[in-house]
Amino acid sequence: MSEAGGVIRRGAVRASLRDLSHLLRIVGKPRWATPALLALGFLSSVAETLGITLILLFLYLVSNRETGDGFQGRALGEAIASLGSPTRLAVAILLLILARGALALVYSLISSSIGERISERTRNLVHEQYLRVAFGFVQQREQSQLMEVLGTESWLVAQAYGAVTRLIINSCSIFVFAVFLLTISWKILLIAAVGSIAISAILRIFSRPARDLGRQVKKIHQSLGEHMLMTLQALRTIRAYGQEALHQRRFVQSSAAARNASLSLIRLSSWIGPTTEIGYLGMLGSIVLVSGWWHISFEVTLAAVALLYRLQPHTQEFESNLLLLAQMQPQLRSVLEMIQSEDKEYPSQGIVALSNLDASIVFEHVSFGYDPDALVLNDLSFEIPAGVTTALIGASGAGKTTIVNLLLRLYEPTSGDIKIDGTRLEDVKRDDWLSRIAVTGQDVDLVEGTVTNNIRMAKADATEDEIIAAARSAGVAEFVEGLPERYDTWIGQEGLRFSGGQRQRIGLARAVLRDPDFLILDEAMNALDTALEDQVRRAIGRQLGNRTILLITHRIETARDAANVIWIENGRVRRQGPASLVVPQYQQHQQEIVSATDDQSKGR
Ligand SMILES: Nc1ncnc2c1ncn2[C@@H]1O[C@H](COP(=O)(O)OP(=O)(O)OP(=O)(O)O)[C@@H](O)[C@H]1O
Repeated sequence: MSEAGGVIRRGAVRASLRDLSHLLRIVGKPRWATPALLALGFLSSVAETLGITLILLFLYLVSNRETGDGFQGRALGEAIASLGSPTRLAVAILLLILARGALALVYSLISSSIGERISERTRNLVHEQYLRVAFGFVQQREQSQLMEVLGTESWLVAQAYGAVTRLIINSCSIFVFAVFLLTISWKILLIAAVGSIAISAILRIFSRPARDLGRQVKKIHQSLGEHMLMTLQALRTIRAYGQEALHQRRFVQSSAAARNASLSLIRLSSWIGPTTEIGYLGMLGSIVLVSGWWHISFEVTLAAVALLYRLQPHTQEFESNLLLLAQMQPQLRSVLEMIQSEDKEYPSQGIVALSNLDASIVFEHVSFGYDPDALVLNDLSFEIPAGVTTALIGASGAGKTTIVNLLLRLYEPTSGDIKIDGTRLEDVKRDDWLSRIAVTGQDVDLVEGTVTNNIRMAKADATEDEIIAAARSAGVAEFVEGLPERYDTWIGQEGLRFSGGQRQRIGLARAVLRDPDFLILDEAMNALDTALEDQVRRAIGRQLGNRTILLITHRIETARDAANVIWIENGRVRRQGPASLVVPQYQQHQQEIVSATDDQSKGR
């Protein structure tokens, strides 16, 4: 059983080391960092071992004892002869203690600065990945998972690096102590080696479930994160449906699971201290016992026991770091999977500059599916002429927003091409294209911040005056300028203090501020009453009237003013042409559906 446990933990530690070294290659760290830390750690353990030896010398000297005939004994004798007096020896001991303290200080300063740098770089890279990687990759993952990797797990990389350097330093210390022990007595070294292997084997039994526990903790933390996100994002719905008690019960369960998992981890590592101490006690007892049988002198036994006593914290730390690495393996893997780029797709940045949208946006046999096996858009071909309004109509789920997603380059078509003034969209410089677009929709994504911050998302360097002008065009001024803090009023992600129509107007203000060539209004005014919609539409028309507008609407009356109408059905173009032709056909189709539904319900 202990062998199996050992294999499991060693496997986890090896996997952790592999993932960590891959991560550090991506994250980067100063070249000198590891050698410097190792040198400091090594020097510190040499200083410590020398210090202990000198203390023994000191004891010999003040008690006028013989140092013995062995190698160590002769070396001690020579050292006593060269240092001469107990005072000099005491000064040397003091200097060594100071040197060890200074080395420890420099080590901790350097390692914390490198650790912080690794943490910073890792979270920056994870954050950048979320922004750069193909949108679908992020969309497929749960928000709680993304939060956990960015908010918690990215910090663990530095912790793992710290554990590895400590592990190597512990190994150096164990080596230095072992060499000193060898010079004192190879027999005692043999007993110490057998004892250490036995202690390590016992610890492996205890730490067997380390990686599984680490995995469990990761899952539990993610589930707790899901509950936290849900509480913050769905507060209104939870309260509206009176689900507070149920939600609290689930949170409490999840929170208790997190407590238990953390406790299990702590329990696992808390075995290390007492087990090593008891093991060492047994080992020291055996050494004292055996030294009588093997005729090892009292002085040598005392020196060996003193060295082993000081070695014990290093062995304990070595085991703790091994355990920590085994536990962290699932988290390190998850950060690595997030930041490595070889296995991911990124939107092309394009090479063709675009200064204006002059002629048209053309879809040529475009097909697309969020899941490649289930097409949502199927062989779509249509044209959005520049400088006029094109309405995109169709039943719910027909694929209208998906068309917008392709235009925003959130996804790439599975087949076919989207052409901008004759150039394939993926060849057009992504920044040029996006800087010419503004989009606003039924669910306006408001962010934590003031009204000004929210509108400014469309143009980071906009002046206050520009923001106020855009807000007035979109009808935002009407409800914001009466508030005590006006444009500095704080709005949260959900924008709960504003009505749906007010939120939509903030979205429209963003679009106006952007001053785009191509404006996409995706059900952008469906929460406004008709009079207000007319007023906002006229204001936007005055400012952006000659731009290319794609209007997505279920209010078919608003499509009548469009120059061009595209009717989408089940991901295909059913009709396209002038509004006077397509709108009546669409209305008739809708009426047929309503009649058929009525007939069905009467038949029932
Ligand atoms: N992120 C997504 N992942 C998987 N499937 C999606 C995703 N977004 C939309 N779909 C699916 O694609 C289809 C088209 O959805 P889309 O949002 O484009 O329709 P829509 O015409 O805009 O509908 P509505 O008028 O209701 O907004 C639907 O079947 C929908 O379930």
